[in-house]
Amino acid sequence: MPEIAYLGPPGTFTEQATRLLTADFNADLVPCETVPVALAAVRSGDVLAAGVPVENSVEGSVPATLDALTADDPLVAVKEAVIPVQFDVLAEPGTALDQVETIASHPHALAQVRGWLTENLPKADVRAVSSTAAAAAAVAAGEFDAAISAPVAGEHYPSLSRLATGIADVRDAVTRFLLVRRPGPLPEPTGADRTSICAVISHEVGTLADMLAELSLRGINLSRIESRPVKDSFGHYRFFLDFDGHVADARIGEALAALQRRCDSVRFLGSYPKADRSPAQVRPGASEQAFRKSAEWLAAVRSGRLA
Ligand SMILES: O=C(O)C(=O)C[C@]1(C(=O)O)C=C[C@@H](O)C=C1
Repeated sequence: MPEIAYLGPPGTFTEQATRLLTADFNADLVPCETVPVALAAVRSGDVLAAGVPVENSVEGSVPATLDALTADDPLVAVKEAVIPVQFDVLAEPGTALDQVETIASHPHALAQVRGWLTENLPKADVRAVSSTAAAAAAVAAGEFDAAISAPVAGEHYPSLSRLATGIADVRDAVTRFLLVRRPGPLPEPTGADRTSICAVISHEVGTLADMLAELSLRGINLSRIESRPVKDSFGHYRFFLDFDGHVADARIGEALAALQRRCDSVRFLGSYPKADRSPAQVRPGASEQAFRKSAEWLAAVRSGRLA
């Protein structure tokens, strides 16, 4: 049975998402302590793939994932899932809210309950740990008084009780996850795909605008742009871009080829079906059919059949 890594221990949001991402095949889920560890297990071939969080509707991108995706050998996303994120407070039975002196969770989770913490536990010592389920495990081990965890974590730590539920500052928050594997055959285009890339551009006037122009010129709908420092050179960034379409689509292929010529480096991070299956937005004149017709026209001109 293929092994799939995820940010553990059991009871994380990432575990839930990874179950969804692997629902159409039998997989053995392997918990890892961090996203970089999960991705290292994919790179080394110890596991087939990993489920990783990439972006939250409230707190934005997950930097650990973006950095780990580009830190080493190439990896590509083949699937995405979006799940709702709600938070509970777990503690030893009998703990009252005003007895909580230390409370732990994943940094992204803490950022999503900041308002609740300020209002309800203004004096508590807030500790960041590797995941929401790791926080629950630490409370069960007596390390902290309370954990901010996914509602499912309660099932994994039955000795803990729920001190509060639904504490997220934004009610309908969601997190997007990717199933990532070593490069190989790509998922077939579906007409409702997303392509992710990471590009490094030179630090010169207009290079970012020029990069984006390659997309807009071809009628490509950009859905996300994020920058992360390259780390070894202050003031230089990697740009993570998501846009509608599949690398097999003519407009996407042409744009990627243009970016490859224009940027210092381009890393393809995958073309995969969008979780909501919403059809790719394509500007009129940038459809597959339009690209085919223009290619036929050009071939005819080049061969002397048409002027
Ligand atoms: O700690 C977890 O449960 C995770 O799966 C990580 C993570 C994240 O990285 O954003 C996933 C979803 C939530 O937004 C909070 C935490």
